[in-house]
Amino acid sequence: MARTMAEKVWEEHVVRRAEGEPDLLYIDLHLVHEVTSPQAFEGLRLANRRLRRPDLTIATEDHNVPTENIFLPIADPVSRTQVETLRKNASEFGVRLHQMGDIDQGIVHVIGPQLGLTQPGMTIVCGDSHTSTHGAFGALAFGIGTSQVEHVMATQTLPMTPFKTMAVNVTGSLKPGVTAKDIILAVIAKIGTGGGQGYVIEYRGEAIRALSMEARMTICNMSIEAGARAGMIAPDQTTFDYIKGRPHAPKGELWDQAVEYWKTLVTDEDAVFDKEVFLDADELSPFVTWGTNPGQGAPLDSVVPDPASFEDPVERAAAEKALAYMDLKPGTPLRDIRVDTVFVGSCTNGRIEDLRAAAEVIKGRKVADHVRMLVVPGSQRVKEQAAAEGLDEIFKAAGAEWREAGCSMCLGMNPDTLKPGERSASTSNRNFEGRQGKGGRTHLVSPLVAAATAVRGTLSSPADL
Ligand SMILES: CC(C)[C@H](C(=O)O)[C@@H](O)C(=O)O
Ligand code: SF4
Repeated sequence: MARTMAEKVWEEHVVRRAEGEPDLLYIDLHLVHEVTSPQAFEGLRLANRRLRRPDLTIATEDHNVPTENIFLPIADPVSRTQVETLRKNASEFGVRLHQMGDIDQGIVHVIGPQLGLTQPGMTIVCGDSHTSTHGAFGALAFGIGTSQVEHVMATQTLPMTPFKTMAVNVTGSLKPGVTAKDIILAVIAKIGTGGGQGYVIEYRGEAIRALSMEARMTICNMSIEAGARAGMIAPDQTTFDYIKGRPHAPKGELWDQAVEYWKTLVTDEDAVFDKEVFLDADELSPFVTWGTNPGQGAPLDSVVPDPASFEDPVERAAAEKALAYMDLKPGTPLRDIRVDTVFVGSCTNGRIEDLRAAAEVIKGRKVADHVRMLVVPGSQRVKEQAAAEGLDEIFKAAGAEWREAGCSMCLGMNPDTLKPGERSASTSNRNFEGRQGKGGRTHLVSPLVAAATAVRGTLSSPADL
C-alpha cells in the first residue's frame, strides 16, 4: 500500500502492536533539558531504575541560562536549582550534558542537528513542544510530557496513538525578502492554531525543496503552533549535504548505506493524505503577528484587523481580547507599530543563517535610539561561527547587544524579559500573553523584519530602509 513518509518512519519503529492499544515505538534519540527532566529522573530514582540507553540520550542547559556572565552563579533560585538538578542527574545517570560554557551547549533543537545527531528516518523525542524542528530532516520528532520522558528514559520506547496525515503544499518561489518564517506564519494564519490538531504535517512543493536546512527547521519548528503533532520534510540532497561530516553523522561505508535508506523516505506518489493545504509562495510577503497567538498574523503591508471582520464569533472575541492586550487599534498600519525591543534568536531563528540575514540588514546602520536589540545565538557553536564571520562586530557597531547562547527572550524563564507594557519584534515562535515577560507584547517576525524594525523603530522590512 502506498504510504506517506511519516507512515514509513512510524512502521519502521513499531516494536509491539496489539489490537485496541497504541503502538509501542522505539525511540532513536532522546533530547533532554533542565525544565522537563527533573521529575522524570526522580521517578527513575524512586523506582530504582537506570537509564536504558544513556548513549541515545543527550542533555543541554537552555531555558534557564542567563546570556551574560555565564560563569557566575545563576542569580534566580528557581533557575539555579533546575540547572544544578540537571547537572546532578546527568552525572548520576551517565547522560552526556552540555553545560553553559561548553562549545556544544545551546538550545536543544539547535544542538541536535548541529552535532549530526538528528538524522532522517529517526524517531526523536524531547520534553519540549518544539521537538518538531527535527522533522526538517525527515525524522518523526515529537514533543512529549514529563511522564513520557520517564518512560523513554526507562525503556527507550513510547506508546503512541496513530496520527492523521496532512500535506502543506507550497508551490512557486519566494520573492527576495520573504523567508521560511513568513511561509510558516502564513500557514498558521490560514489553518489556525488548531488546524493541525491530530496531524503530522508534511511540507512539500518546490518552494520547500528550494529551502536550506535551517529554513526548513524554522518551518517544522512552528508546526506545533498550528496544533500539529509533528512536521516533516522529505530528506534530499540538501539534507545529506548538511549532515555529512558532522560529529555524529555515519562515516565511510555506513554513510553510503544510510543515504541509500534515507532516499527511500519519501511519500509514495499515490499515497493519500487525510488533508491537503495549498499555498503559493509567489503571493507571500513579509508576515507579522498582531495578536496573542501565532495564528493572528497578517502581511506587514496590511493593517491591524477589525475584530468585527471575523465571521466566527470565537475568532472575533479572541481578536478583541488580543487587541486590548496588545494595545492596538483596528485600522492602524502594521508598519506604524512602534517597538521597544528587538529579539533575534530562539530555536526558530537563532541559527547562523538567521544571524547572517539580520547582520546583512543592520550592517552600517544603527539601532534606533528608543530600541534595545538583543542578538542571541542558538548555540555556542553558532556564536563562534558568527564571530569568525565578524557578525558580532556588525551587531555591536549597530548598537545591539551580543549575548551567549540560550532560549533567552523567547520565554520569560531567564533574565532576558520584557517589562510590563513593553513591545517587541521577536524572531521566536510564541506571542502568548506574558510569554516574554509579564505584560510584555510580542510581534513574531522573520530575522530580516527584526533587523529592519530595529533600525526604523517600527515594524518594517528591509525594503523600507
Ligand atoms: C519549557 C518547555 C516545556 C516549553 C515547551 O515545551 O515548548 C518551552 O520550550 C516553550 O517553548 O514554551
Ligand atoms: S527557544 Fe523558545 S521555543 Fe525554543 S525551546 Fe527555548 S523556549 Fe522553547
